[in-house]
Amino acid sequence: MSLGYGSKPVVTDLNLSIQQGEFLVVVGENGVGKTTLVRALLKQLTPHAGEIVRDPKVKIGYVPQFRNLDNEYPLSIRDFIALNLPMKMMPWLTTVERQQVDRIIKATNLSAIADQPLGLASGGEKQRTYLAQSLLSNPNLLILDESTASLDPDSKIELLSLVQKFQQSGLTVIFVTHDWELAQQFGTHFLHMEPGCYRNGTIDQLSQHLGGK
Ligand SMILES: Nc1ncnc2c1ncn2[C@@H]1O[C@H](COP(=O)(O)OP(=O)(O)OP(=O)(O)O)[C@@H](O)[C@H]1O
Repeated sequence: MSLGYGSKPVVTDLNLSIQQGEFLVVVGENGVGKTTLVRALLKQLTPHAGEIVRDPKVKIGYVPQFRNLDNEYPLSIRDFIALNLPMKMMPWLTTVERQQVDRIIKATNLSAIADQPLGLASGGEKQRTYLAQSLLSNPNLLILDESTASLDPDSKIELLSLVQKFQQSGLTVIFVTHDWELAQQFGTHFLHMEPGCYRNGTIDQLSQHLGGK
C-alpha cells in the first residue's frame, strides 16, 4: 500500500498484517508517515496504491495526542465520556447507559474524580478520560497516536497498563510512539518506519533489529 497527499508520496509500498489481540507499536522519525498511516486506517485517506483490507467486524476506537483543554472546560469527566454514546432524542441517560459509563469509569481508574470538571484534571487523568470515552463504544481495535507524548513517566505507564489489560482480553492495539522503551515494554509486535523502508515483526525481533543497525 502507498499513501500520500495530492501528488506527494509519503508512505511507499508498505505491507503489514495485524492480527486480533496484537499490541502493535509504530515507531519512526518525525515526518516518516506514522500519522498518515493512522489516517488511512481511520479511512480519512484513500491509499494512492494498494488497499487496506479490514475484517468487516472491526470497530475502531481512537485516542489522539494530548489536547490541552482549557481549565474552564465545564463538562464533568463523566459527561465528557458519555458524549460517545449514540445520538438519541432524549437528553438524559437510560439506566443501562449509566451503568455502561460507570463500568468504563471504574475500568479506567476515574471513579474518584468522575464528577469533577475535566478542565481541572491532570494530564494523565485527561488522557484516561479520552481512553474511557473511546472505549465506551466497545471498539475491538484501539489506535493511540502519541497519546502518552506529554505525560510524566508514571502517567504513561498507568495509561498503557490500562490499555494492556484491555488488549489482554482481546482488544487489538496500535500505538504510535517515539518512545522505544515503552514500545518494548508494552508491545507484542512492532512496525519501524524509515523513509521507503518498513520493518515489522514480533517485539523480540525489535531489539535484534535495533542491534543490527
Ligand atoms: N494534510 C497534509 N497535506 C500535505 N502533507 C501532509 C499533510 N499531513 C502531513 N503531511 C506531510 O506528510 C509527511 C508525513 O507526516 P506524518 O504526520 O504522517 O508524519 P509522522 O511520522 O506522524 O510525524 P511526527 O512523528 O512528527 O508526528 C510529512 O512530510 C508531513 O508534512
